Amino acid sequence: MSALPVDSLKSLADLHPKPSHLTFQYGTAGFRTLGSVLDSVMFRVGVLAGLRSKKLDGKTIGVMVTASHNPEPDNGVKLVDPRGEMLENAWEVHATTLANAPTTDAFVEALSAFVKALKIDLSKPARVVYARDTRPSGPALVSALEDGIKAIGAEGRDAGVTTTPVLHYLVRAINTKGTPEEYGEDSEEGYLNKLTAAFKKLVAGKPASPPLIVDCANGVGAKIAAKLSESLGDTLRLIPVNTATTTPEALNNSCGADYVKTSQKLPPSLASQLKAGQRACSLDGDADRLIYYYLDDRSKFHMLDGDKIAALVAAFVVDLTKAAGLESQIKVGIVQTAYANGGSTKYLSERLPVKCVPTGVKHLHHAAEKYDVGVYFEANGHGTVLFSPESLKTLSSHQPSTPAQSTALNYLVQLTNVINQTVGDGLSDMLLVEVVLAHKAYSGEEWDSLYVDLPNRLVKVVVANRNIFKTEDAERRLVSPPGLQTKIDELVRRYNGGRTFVRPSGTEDVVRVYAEAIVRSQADELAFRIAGLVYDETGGDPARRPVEFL
Ligand SMILES: CC(=O)N[C@H]1[C@@H](OP(=O)(O)O)O[C@H](CO)[C@@H](O)[C@@H]1O
Ligand SMILES: [Mg+2]
Repeated sequence: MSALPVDSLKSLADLHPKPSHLTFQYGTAGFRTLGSVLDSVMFRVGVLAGLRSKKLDGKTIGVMVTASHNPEPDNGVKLVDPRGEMLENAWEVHATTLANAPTTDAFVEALSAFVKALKIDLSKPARVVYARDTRPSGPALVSALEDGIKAIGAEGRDAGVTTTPVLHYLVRAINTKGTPEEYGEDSEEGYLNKLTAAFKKLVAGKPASPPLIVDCANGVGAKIAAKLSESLGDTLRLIPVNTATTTPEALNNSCGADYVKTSQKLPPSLASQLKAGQRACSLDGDADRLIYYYLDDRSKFHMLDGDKIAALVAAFVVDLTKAAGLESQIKVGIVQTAYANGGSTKYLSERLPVKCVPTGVKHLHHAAEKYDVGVYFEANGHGTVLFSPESLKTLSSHQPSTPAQSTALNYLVQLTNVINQTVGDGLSDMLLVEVVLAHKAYSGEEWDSLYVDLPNRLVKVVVANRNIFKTEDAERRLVSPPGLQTKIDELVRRYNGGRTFVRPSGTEDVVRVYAEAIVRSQADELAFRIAGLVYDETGGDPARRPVEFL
């Protein structure tokens, strides 16, 4: 076991001092806050990524610098494990501890203790691949990250400006290179070629879909959508819009998947372009979310969110397993969170097993791995479909007994290629949706009519301390502050079809309130009443009480 390179660590760490007044936390989406205060965090994450790689025998670890759908001044960083999945839970705590060591000396001391406790063999090689989105704070933060990677003696590979899902793909592709599980060529181009080739096979012989408007949130998705559009050619005509990646403050501003989902509105920039009946979709700032929508004949806006995508895709996979004669061997299951619309949960659970897990992709991903085919989507449009290793084996060894079975089997195999198996990808999900719509010959309206969404409302409550909020039952009930859940239960009972829950956000300093009911006005009223209750019960200042709270 060699020792920590203390001198190089200290001299480089001194260039990235921790701001004394801040505490950082590795939350649902890694570290995320104002880009201007993240320098020390980036350096330390670089060191930690190197150590994680050493711990895993030199396997490549990914680091993504992004704040996704958040405003442009925000930034963040998250680590990606060797199979392209989110960082293992236990290390989130280590990341938080190391990020908060107050001085260089304290940091190096914490590092030594950590290396000892985890028995990390420092003589092992270390490799890190990293990328960033288009935020202006990105380049400086990446340079701090590179110092960290250098300080621990790891080998760094800069994947440049790309989307979060591309980075996840790269990590798995690099780590499986030359093995029987090879995931694909380890480049952005390799990924896009893989998606395009599978998509072309899946839609061969189907009538071409109408051109699709893709709102890129003025983020990094614009870059990848342009490349994808080129490689798709006429197979699917994409019209990327909101592609102003260098315009100050444009990122996620009145556009993108989060804007559409939260405001339940068309991005104003699309108003003059979108025709009645035409489909469009929105990505978020790092292109791992996708929301579809269309305007009906009366120009009314209809949203097709993550729940609708899950319903569409799950039914398609089930149909194909039946047609391939694999229905008894490959069972499809769904994973949702409490934010899934009650309409979708009812529709899906009448047909398939449905599990509810806490918010955050890692929870959904892990639960989905337990099914033969696990379809997971957050209502906000982040999700994917996972095929278990056994299902993949079944697909490659199954002997179809009719030409129809053979066709269905081939479709299933190509689905595993068009779907990103490491993490949700807005663009790969978009191709998946287009495949299903082409096969079913569905318009947006027909897809929308699978089930009816219950009116719902999401409200943020700024509280003095969101850490006092503790939940149970997949975040559907509060256990703390004591007594609050009972009051919520009393209120919700008065609303027809009412459902509500309160949980602390993992990415913002707020508490979120979700409510739904049979009627729109009741869903709104319930949400604002609960928001008022939470505010008052947890010491909110009456003088600053938001006017909409009831
Ligand atoms: C209601 C909602 O959309 N919450 C989002 C949001 O988490 P919060 O913990 O609610 O802040 O960001 C997460 C990371 O992107 C995402 O996984 C999650 O779905
Ligand atoms: Mg995102």
